Amino acid sequence: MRRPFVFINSAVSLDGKISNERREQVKISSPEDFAVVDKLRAESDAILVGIGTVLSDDPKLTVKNPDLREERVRQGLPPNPVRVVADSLARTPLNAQVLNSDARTVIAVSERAEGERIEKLKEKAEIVVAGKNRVDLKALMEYLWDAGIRKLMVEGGSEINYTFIKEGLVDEIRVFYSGIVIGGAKAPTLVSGKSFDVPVKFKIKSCEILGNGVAVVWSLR
Ligand SMILES: NC(=O)C1=CN([C@@H]2O[C@H](COP(=O)(O)OP(=O)(O)OC[C@H]3O[C@@H](n4cnc5c(N)ncnc54)[C@H](O)[C@@H]3O)[C@@H](O)[C@H]2O)C=CC1
Ligand SMILES: Nc1nc(O)c(N)c(N[C@@H]2O[C@H](COP(=O)(O)O)[C@@H](O)[C@H]2O)n1
Repeated sequence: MRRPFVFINSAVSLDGKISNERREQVKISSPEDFAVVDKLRAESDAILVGIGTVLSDDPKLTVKNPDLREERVRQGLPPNPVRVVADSLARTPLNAQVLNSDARTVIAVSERAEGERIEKLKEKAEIVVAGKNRVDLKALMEYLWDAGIRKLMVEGGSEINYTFIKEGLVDEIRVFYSGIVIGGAKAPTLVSGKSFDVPVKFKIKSCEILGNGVAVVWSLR
């Protein structure tokens, strides 16, 4: 199967959470980590999130440092990577920041998405139908490969992280472990879904202190 190099990037609290029980956006990364994340975005061809993250965080998914955007332009690239949302039912709000004009946006939907919703979203984004009930990530990876995407950064949330790992579509996971405790039995962790029968194994590729936390890059073992 032809697919981009895929890495998950996430910020995790000391107690293993990526958000709180209300699923609000929590600033977990240190300023030093945010700077690295921005660089990783700038070096990627596309950034993908699940619709849960769009509805919770309303992210822009853009490169924040103007120098990094200028560097991309010097390389003949658009200032920002392509934004991709896995959105089975085409629920992305029409005023979502991910649909603003800062970057190209691809919304991947399933066959269950309503035609009317798709038509409205088509005015602001490129729509890809992949999968019957849920977005078929393998089909989406092939679509992105054909669209020239060679490096894909997955920025959560926990459900989309789970499916990427389950389907064997992840090459690396970069986690920033931060010195904060969020608490909450129901707060999401890096990966949700059902437990794997056999745990998926990763090995440490690199490890770096970035302010009040540690960034570890894990590659598939
Ligand atoms: N700390 C961090 O680095 C990050 C934290 N977050 C947090 O994560 C939470 C959102 O995570 P989740 O609710 O798990 O939502 P999510 O962002 O993982 O989206 C899940 C949704 O995507 C859709 N989807 C379509 N195709 C799918 C497929 N093949 N597999 C899985 N899902 C598919 C489904 O509707 C599913 O409910 C928020 O609280 C957000 O703040 C999100 C990103 C990064
Ligand atoms: N790296 C990182 N650290 C945190 O502390 C975070 N909360 C997140 N969240 C991710 O970044 C998205 C927001 O992007 P914009 O700043 O709006 O461009 C958010 O939706 C999560 O995917 N990441």
